[in-house]
Amino acid sequence: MKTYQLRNTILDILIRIEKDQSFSHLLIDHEIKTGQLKPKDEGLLTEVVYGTLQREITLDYYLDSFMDSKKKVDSWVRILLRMSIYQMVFLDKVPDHAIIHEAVEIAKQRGHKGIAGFVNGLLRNVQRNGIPNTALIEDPVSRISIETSHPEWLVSRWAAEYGLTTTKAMCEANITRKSQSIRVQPLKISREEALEVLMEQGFIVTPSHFSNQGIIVEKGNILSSQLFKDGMITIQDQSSMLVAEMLDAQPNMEVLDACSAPGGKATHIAEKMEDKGSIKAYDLHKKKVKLIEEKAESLGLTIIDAEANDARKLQEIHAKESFDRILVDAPCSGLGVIRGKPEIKYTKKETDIERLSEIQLDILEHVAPLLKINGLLIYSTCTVERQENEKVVAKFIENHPEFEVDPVFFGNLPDELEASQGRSEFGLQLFPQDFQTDGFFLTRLRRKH
Ligand SMILES: C[S@@+](CC[C@H](N)C(=O)[O-])C[C@H]1O[C@@H](n2cnc3c(N)ncnc32)[C@H](O)[C@@H]1O
Repeated sequence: MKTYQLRNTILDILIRIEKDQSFSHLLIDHEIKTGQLKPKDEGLLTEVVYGTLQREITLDYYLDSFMDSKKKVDSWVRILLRMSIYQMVFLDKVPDHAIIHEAVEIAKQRGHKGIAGFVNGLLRNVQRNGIPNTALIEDPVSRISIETSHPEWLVSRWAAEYGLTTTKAMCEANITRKSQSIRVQPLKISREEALEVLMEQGFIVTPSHFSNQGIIVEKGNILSSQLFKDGMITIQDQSSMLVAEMLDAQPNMEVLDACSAPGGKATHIAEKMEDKGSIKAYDLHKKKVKLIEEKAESLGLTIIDAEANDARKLQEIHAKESFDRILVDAPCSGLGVIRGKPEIKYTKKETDIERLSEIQLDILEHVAPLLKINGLLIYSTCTVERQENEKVVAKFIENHPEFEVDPVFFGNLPDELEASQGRSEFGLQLFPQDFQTDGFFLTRLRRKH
């Protein structure tokens, strides 16, 4: 593909993300699967789409300093300028004059000569004068917001919850890349064998400390590996692997996964149970149930029975005290996975956090009676919001004295996590800056009586 076409494709993807609120990772995956890109172009496309999105607020700050504040530009022109400035400032693969030339060609083709002239003038100005110095922004919240491209409300909220230093570290981590992690299907291949095969094929891999099934992939596109195609491994963040590790589900147990799609954790639990026993897997959205079934099938697991249902209505079909283990991997704001899905930081609103925390508590309240005495329940989210994490757990325990945070839980955690800054009486918060994982919360509750 010609570089001009490639940049047009990148622009189309960024426009769709902004206009239709499409997910960046899905559009990129789709383009890679169908777009007949060379590996080099795949890399550039991924880098420019993610980079431009990740740094949108920073890029707009630069852009606005070169533009008359009254000047109105169409959103596609702004996106074209953002992606061009991103490449000029943050990448050194393509020379500035080539980036400007292609942006001008795209502007000419999509708009008219006048727009092309505007794009040319602005980008040449950036090239001549360099970008404004953000270190001069006095207010620390605004500075973090602009330098790391997080909305001010979010920086200010995190600063109040965790202090400026942790907030800055978290925001900075959110604009870096993290290594991918995978989980082996232990009924098909051991971790040692998988490590060996992958190393032979040129991947740079190391075992994870968080799960004896986990592998960190430092280099290589795992989607193209034969192990992945054969369902011997699956992609999963190390933080998510902690869930099945801590749930302690044994073969022949009855397990409920109340919010299950796309089935990453349900399949891990099935593996821990050696594919013996039963896992009832529910998700509110009918469309997503297929994803659970497909995931189980690709990994060759048979004990997962997936159905569409609202976790808050399961008492209508299951008797009280019917499960040994319950997982509530709750719907959440996703503010822990900004690194992989940068659009989340621009689309989530503060009111979403409040609304979601009510749903999370409601789900817990409704599934709690289904747990057997002495049974264990894991509550987890992929967010760093106390309101959705510790506060939900605190409220739940207050309403349900028959439950406690399992004291054994902390003792079972990997050493480095046990002593981490995110540990509290209500569970464990993982921050994206600490362990090369997503931001993630989990706790284990035990039903005492
Ligand atoms: C964090 S995701 C679960 C991820 C999944 N556990 C995994 O590991 O692959 C939360 C899921 O909850 C589902 N959900 C939202 N509200 C729900 C409800 N009231 N009952 C059941 N599922 C719900 C969403 O559709 C979403 O798929």
